[in-house]
Amino acid sequence: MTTQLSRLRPLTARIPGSKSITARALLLAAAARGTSTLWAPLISHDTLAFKAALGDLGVAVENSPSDQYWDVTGIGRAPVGTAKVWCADAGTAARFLPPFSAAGEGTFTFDGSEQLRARPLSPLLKAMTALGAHVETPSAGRLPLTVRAAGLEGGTLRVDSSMSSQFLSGLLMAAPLMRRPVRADLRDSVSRPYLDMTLSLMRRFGADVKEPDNGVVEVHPGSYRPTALVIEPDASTASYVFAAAAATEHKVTLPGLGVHSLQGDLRFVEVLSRLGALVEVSEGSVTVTGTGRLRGGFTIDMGDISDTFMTLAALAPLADAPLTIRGVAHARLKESDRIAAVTHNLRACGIEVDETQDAVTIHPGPLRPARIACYRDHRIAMAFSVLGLAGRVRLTLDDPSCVAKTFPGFHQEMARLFTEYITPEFR
Ligand SMILES: O=C(O)C1=C[C@@H](OP(=O)(O)O)[C@@H](O)[C@H](O)C1
Ligand SMILES: C=C(OP(=O)(O)O)C(=O)O
Repeated sequence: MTTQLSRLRPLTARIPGSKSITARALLLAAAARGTSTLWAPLISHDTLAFKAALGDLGVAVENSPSDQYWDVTGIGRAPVGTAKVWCADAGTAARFLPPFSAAGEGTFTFDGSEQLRARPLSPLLKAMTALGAHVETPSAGRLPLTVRAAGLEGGTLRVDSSMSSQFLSGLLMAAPLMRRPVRADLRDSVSRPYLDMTLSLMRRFGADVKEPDNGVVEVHPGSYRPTALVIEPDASTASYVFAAAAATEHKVTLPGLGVHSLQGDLRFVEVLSRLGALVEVSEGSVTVTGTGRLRGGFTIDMGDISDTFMTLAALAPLADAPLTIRGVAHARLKESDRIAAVTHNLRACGIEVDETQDAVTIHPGPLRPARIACYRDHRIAMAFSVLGLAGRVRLTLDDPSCVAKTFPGFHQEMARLFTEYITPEFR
């Protein structure tokens, strides 16, 4: 009966703007000379931290009364002066802003939360040093760090991108501000779609980017130009409502995302299709319809879209056969060790899980109520909220509000869309 009713009334999701596009657009607009308007930016802890960090670096970002858009008054170059920059929990701020600052002049100190301090930075700092930066890191390749900036030389980038693509993204966005052209090989990077997003947005802001070979790029010195940009809904965030639709036989439509999306994580809907959901991706919207059955029995490499691996892991206990997710070793280096967090919490729910360094195999089975350890990781909280809903099991989050890193209104939106959703406050 639920099925027929939901098919008659498709649900329209309201998903906030892409975190990754918002962060990049803020930086590129900051480097441009003049005012850029960013429509529908993400308003969440990470992007507010990024905006405040730019303020520390001397870039003014004005919000419209209801945050419909942000106006960024770019400085037309890399930062100059002295600043203490607080990156909070935002990996994007910690990886994008030091190379941008190093291309300027002055002394810039970066720090962040304990969680962010634990995350790797050394490949980025090594690459910056090779480009001529002077970087001091009392804690050996992690935050806090101080950049004594006198411009960056350019040349061939050599960056170990096996832990994160964010190092290369930060260096690439700083590249037009360097003295010589920059050449980089992107082929060995994890999370490759994020590099393509970086290059697309750099071009949107006027950078001269060439791809002489597939996967090899050259960025030429030049200036960014101010741009008006409409930011798409966040595809990683959308994975939770799409997954919930797939597992509960609802039909959910998200306007504003479509075939031309800059976000690799939209490919998560292909994973849902493999599980048996009906998926339609058009120019201007994405629709996912659950069919009442989740087909498991396959192995999937989610290395390119690892922010969504926990969403699939949360559906896997409900599938009709075991599922293996592999290629996600770098997910151990995010807000939490996400492979360990998934294993721990699924086992707490009574599910059998086999874990290796870069993979999990999840064996479907009956669920039992559990208290979920979020490890202050928004995606663990959101993924297990989907499991609670779809598996009709009482799962309590130890930290429901950690979702605010990327989606402060997550629980409210889930409750608005899915009447059977129990918000954690009432569990
Ligand atoms: O560049 C970006 O905006 C991001 C890149 C990815 O990180 P890694 O490259 O570290 O996998 C992703 O997990 C993160 O949420 C956002
Ligand atoms: C890994 C993530 O964030 P960050 O930008 O801090 O790396 C994430 O949002 O899942």
